[in-house]
Amino acid sequence: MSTLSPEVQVAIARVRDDVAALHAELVRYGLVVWTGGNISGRVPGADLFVIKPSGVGYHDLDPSSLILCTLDGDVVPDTPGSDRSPSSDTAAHAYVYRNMPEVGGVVHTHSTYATAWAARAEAIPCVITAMADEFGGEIPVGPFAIIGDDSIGRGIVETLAGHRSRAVLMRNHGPFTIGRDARDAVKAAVMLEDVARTVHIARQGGALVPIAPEAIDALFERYQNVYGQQPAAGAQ
Ligand SMILES: O=C(CO)[C@@H](O)[C@H](O)COP(=O)(O)O
Repeated sequence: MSTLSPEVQVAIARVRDDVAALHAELVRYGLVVWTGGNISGRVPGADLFVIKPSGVGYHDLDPSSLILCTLDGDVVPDTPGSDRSPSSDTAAHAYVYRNMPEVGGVVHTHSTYATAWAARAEAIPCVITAMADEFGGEIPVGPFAIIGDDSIGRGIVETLAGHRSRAVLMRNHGPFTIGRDARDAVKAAVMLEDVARTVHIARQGGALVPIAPEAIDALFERYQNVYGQQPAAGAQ
């Protein structure tokens, strides 16, 4: 740890704080039960990321209990939390970071409605403007993969690389989301569960009405580049 520059050590501390606080958001939005699910955040300027320890209750997580890992998924020894095993999805998160350099955060949950679509291996069709805004189209399904090696990570990357969606429904397992940072990935997980529930309920009432592709493009462009408080021109 002492070999890391002061700048990287500051960055690590900031990611630890963010990722610890964001785990509470998964509980707040009802996306996880018991110790299911996990969040990681890439450390800017270093080949490192921070992830949840495996099987630890959300109320027992704090910045120092998270685990610092290399992009190979190896725990950095003699760092806070390194006495515990990292999340069982560490290999998947690491694979995403190695193969999608633009990704700064990864989230996994078993949120109910999104996982139900994953159990049917059915993509969520883009039939509400909230999906067009947030995901730019349908939510795709990724392959069935057993936890423990690069299989899940490879399935996430093969499905999402070049895709506008920041969410993938891993078949028979549940959702993984990505983002420019951990908070963006958590937002994708929250919005995914919301649209998964809405579209599920809508389909129970009758046939779904798709949105025209050109309308999806326009909605996605607006939401990503106009909606909310955009940075002032020239701001960093
Ligand atoms: O999906 C699974 C197990 O099937 C895991 O992702 C658990 O949901 C969380 O595992 P840890 O992060 O606590 O190891």
